[in-house]
Amino acid sequence: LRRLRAPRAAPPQPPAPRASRPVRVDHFVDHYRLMSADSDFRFSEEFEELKHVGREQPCSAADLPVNRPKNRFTNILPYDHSRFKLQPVDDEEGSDYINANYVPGHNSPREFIVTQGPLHCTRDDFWRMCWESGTRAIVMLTRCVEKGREKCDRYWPYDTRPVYYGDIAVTALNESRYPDWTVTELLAARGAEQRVLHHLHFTTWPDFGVPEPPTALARFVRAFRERCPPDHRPVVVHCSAGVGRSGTFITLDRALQQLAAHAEYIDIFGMVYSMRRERVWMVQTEQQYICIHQCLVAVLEGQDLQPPA
Ligand SMILES: CNC(=O)[C@H](Cc1ccc(NS(=O)(=O)O)cc1)NC(=O)[C@H](Cc1ccc(O)cc1)NC(=O)OC(C)(C)C
Repeated sequence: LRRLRAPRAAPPQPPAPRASRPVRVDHFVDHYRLMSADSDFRFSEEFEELKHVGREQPCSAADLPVNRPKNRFTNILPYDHSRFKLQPVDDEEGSDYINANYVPGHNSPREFIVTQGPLHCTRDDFWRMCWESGTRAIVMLTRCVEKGREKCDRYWPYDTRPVYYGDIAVTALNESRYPDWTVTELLAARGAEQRVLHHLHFTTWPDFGVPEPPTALARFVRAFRERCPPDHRPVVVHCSAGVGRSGTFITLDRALQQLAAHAEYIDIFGMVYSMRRERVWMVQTEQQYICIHQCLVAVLEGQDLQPPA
């Protein structure tokens, strides 16, 4: 009789959110005003729709006992399907693991490698990832210490003396300091090969918050692209957990490139949706989601992004 019984129907699931919500560029400023009305009521509703995106995907490598100490936070683990895999070392279990995921950008589906702020015990792995990925740019969006808490290991040299991270020797060639960021040219050498990497460090973005003013972030994205025009190599982006500030930066980079390409539509919701399929909590807070829109409004209204004199 059991064989004859109709298979039990799956319980009704809430409808999956639409994956995109494109907005006409020539309506974007009005759209922002509508969404932000009544204390950002519609922004809150839209951001809530993103809450469960991607969360059903496994993180089995991150959960292995040998890899658990390599995760800065217990709730920020890389999805298996998009994680960056290091070249395994001999048969060492876990030697291919780093808390990092490929994330899509404007120019390719794997334009960015988004990672946590290295731990002291993972900074050699971090440099292996930079070398093996071929990146020529590292974007850092946190300070090493914030409010007395370590957010990221100091994984690059303090001065011009070379420092070894595993078998990779890193030398700081020169440093340029600006009010909201510092740019350092790093020379990385492994064996006989040498490479120059741009290290772009945004230094005034509070954790879980937004830059003040928001347009400082748009200026940083522009400074980044002036030094690192799109090429076929991935860009390494990190903050402390590698989700909130990193996701906000990438989303703004994608949107500004779309505006520069004279796109008819901008789909911030769709960008964040696609990133959250690859890495958890990308653009972590509602204020970060709104900040992206505020930056685009400033650009569309022709506000000069130059810092006040
Ligand atoms: C709200 N805070 C967090 O979720 C942070 C991870 C995190 C995320 C995003 C950011 N911002 S950033 O991506 O912009 O760097 C910093 C830190 N997690 C922790 O502190 C977690 C606790 C936690 C908080 C919230 C939650 O839902 C589940 C577990 N604590 C934690 O991992 O403790 C250790 C470091 C001692 C192992």
